[in-house]
Amino acid sequence: METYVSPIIVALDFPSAEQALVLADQLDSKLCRVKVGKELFTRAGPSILTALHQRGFEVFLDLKYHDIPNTCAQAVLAAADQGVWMVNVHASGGLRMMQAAKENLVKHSLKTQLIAVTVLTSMSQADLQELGVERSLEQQVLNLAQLTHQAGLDGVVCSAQEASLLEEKLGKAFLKVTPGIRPATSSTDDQQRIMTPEAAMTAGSTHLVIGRPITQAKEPNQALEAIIHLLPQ
Ligand SMILES: O=c1ccn([C@@H]2O[C@H](COP(=O)(O)O)[C@@H](O)[C@H]2O)c(=O)[nH]1
Repeated sequence: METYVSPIIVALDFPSAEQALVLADQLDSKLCRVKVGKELFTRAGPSILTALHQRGFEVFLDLKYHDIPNTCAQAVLAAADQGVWMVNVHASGGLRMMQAAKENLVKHSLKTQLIAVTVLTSMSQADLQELGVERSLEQQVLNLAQLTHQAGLDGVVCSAQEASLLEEKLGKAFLKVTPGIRPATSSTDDQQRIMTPEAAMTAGSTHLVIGRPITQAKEPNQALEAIIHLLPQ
């Protein structure tokens, strides 16, 4: 598989395979990867992965598994068996769960990237407090990222606001996959911890997850290209 020219992963959050593929067909698979999340996968099933692979896209299956170790390890294996480029679990599922998931990939010689969600980008410090988490949001992200690193995973989902801290503590090679990316003119929607694409890359994000600013644009591929042009080389 040749190297991609862009770190952008377009989130295909649609209620049907047809709508997702209409959008995917407007995107250049050499310019981005795509993400299939809970809504699309639950409605369309695994055949959406095949359809996207046939169009030349690498796919991040964003189902954020959060369960006991055996269940997560088997779910991650099931995803990897379908040829996805990346899959994820929740870091708050714990060290043993993440280790079991990683070990299952290694045991089956699968190279699928495995990452873990730290704190959702839709959450603020106040949301964490509601859950009984008293430490700072940044510290919670760092703790979960360190646990993920210890478990041998490839990286984390975090906001770009934490990317520089994680680069400093865990290195450049540890992936920082960052949703909550908003070009300066876009609306925030339900995201709390946001950053522009160019600032996110400068801060140390390795991949930018972008949904609505591209998928709801009149010309999605033009929106994608415009964002790519803003990125530092
Ligand atoms: O912390 C997280 C984890 C995942 N997401 C997902 O990323 C996209 C973002 O879409 P936008 O339209 O650009 O807001 C979406 O699929 C989320 O499920 C996230 O936003 N934050």
